[in-house]
Amino acid sequence: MSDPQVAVSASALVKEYGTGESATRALDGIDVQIFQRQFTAIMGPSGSGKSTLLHCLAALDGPTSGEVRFGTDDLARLSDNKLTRLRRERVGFIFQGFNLVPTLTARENILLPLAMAGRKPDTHWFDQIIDAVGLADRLHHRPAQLSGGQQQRVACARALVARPEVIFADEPTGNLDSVAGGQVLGLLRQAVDDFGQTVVMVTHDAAAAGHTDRVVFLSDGRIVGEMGHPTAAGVLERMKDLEAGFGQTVLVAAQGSERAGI
Ligand SMILES: Nc1ncnc2c1ncn2[C@@H]1O[C@H](COP(=O)(O)OP(=O)(O)OP(=O)(O)O)[C@@H](O)[C@H]1O
Repeated sequence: MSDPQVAVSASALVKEYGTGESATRALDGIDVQIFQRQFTAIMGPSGSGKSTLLHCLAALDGPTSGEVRFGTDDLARLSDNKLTRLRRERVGFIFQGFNLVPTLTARENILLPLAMAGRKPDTHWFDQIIDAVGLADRLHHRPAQLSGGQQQRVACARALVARPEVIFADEPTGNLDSVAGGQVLGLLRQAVDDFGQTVVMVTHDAAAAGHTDRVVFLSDGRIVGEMGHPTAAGVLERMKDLEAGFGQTVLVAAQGSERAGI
């Protein structure tokens, strides 16, 4: 099988908020590659920089220094207009709080990215998505008439409709019970396996990370390890170490394994 292609990557990525004494270095030299057609999780203790990394990779926020490449495009070299187009056409985003427009129906919310880009929906693709999210009988409801799980499935459909190169999800199951959360994770898994999408998800939940292909661990704004074919139990174990402040130990161990060719 050919090597996986890189969908988006960061090198020497630094993000600081504020200046002087009050400056916070949220990302402290991140090198990471996100591969096409994979479901990648970003995990780490609270404040470790997960959301900041996701926002920088998704071109929602600019770095203080370092480089982000989206496909072959260096984000720093894109004009504001091109960046806006990239966000609109090549990125899908799913937020913890759903972020649907309350006055629009589910169908109108799902089609909004296409409407904003002045594009017509591909009816076959739209039907496939609606089938996958299981909302055919809810399309004319407004968000307030839908459960949290249904609202998040509308948000997933909205992220999928323009067939973006990468879908970024920030704690997509954070406001959902385990059944509704499981449905959303199943949907994201299906987006990768059946629709060939690339999904990157920030999560606190080891069980959620168990649905992914790869977990990247952050601590204090740095990458301190990663895990392929993660299991919930394996992720939980690693997270316990990170939350106990053993991030650097994990990093050294990971580098040791790399050197040993493991
Ligand atoms: N807009 C901002 N202004 C100032 N500091 C910020 C801002 N956004 C994030 N930070 C700081 O940057 C660091 C990383 O924040 P970030 O939200 O990326 O972490 P996180 O791992 O996603 O956290 P959580 O799991 O709690 O959501 C934290 O110390 C945070 O306080």
